Amino acid sequence: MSRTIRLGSRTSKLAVAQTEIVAASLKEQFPDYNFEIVTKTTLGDNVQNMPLYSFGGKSLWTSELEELLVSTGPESIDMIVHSLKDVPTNLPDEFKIGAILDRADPRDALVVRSDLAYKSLSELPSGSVIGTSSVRRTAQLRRRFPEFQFKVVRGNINTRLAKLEDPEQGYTCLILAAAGLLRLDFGDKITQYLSSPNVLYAVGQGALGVEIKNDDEFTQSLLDKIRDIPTTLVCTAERSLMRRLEGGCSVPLGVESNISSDGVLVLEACITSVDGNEAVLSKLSRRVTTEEEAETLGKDLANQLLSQGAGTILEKINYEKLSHN
Ligand SMILES: NCc1[nH]cc(CCC(=O)O)c1CC(=O)O
Repeated sequence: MSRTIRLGSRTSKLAVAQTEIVAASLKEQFPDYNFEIVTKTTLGDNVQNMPLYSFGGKSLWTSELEELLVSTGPESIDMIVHSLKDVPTNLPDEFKIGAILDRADPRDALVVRSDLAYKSLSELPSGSVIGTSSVRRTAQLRRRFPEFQFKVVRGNINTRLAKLEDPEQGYTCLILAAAGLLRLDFGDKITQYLSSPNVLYAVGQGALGVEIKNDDEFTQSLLDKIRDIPTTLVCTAERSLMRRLEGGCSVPLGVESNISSDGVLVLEACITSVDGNEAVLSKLSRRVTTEEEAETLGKDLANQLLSQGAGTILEKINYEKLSHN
């Protein structure tokens, strides 16, 4: 009997679709193995009506699946497929990111309620209600469009789209990651792609990250065949930038990045205050060929942002969080 490799996934449609992408890439490289998808609900799926930061940030999407990764029972898995965006910048010691795969469109996208004719943010009337739960999105949009209102929207993509269409909820539009919409075949709902200087995207957005046990050389050897090197360099730089800035808290950091075929990585980043009144924007570009060089580029850009005053914005955010607890 041929060997079976088990891929762990959250239960949402997007998570499963993404895990299927990874399983298909592995099957193409290793046709003699079986690849099986195992789904599990995470804390993050269960606390959709709570403020996310009160659960210690992003690990709320990873812990239950990590338990299966270390389990030796029949339910054990070999790897976890994540949206890289949801993977904390520092993983517990026993785990690592074994591979980062090719990235879908990393930008945020506007989806307007289907009975309204508006196509872009600049066409929306004053007082329009923007549905998003992301501090990064809200802060950046408040800065450019102070005339809008912001309303939290929770749930997976399908749930959010249903809430948008329900007139009682009062949303004019949603801001969502283009990648998630495209992977679920909702690309035709996108009326505008957002970009710098209006809305920069989240670190890792649109990329898939595969988490494995640190010492699992066999699974690592499989993943080595499907990793995408340019995406790995870009996302390593983005994650290094965030690690240097966050100090344990999630920060309203937006990025926009690109790597040319000859390895020149351009990384742009902005830190915006929650009220949108202050922002620091910075950019760095350099040829990188190794993950270490990408890490250094990210760190250097973080230092550049701090020297331009980003620290003051971040301190205020951390102080506000402390005073809430
Ligand atoms: N925060 C939840 C989340 N995690 C990953 C995606 C979409 C896919 C991706 O960004 O890779 C989404 C939804 C969204 O932000 O619209």
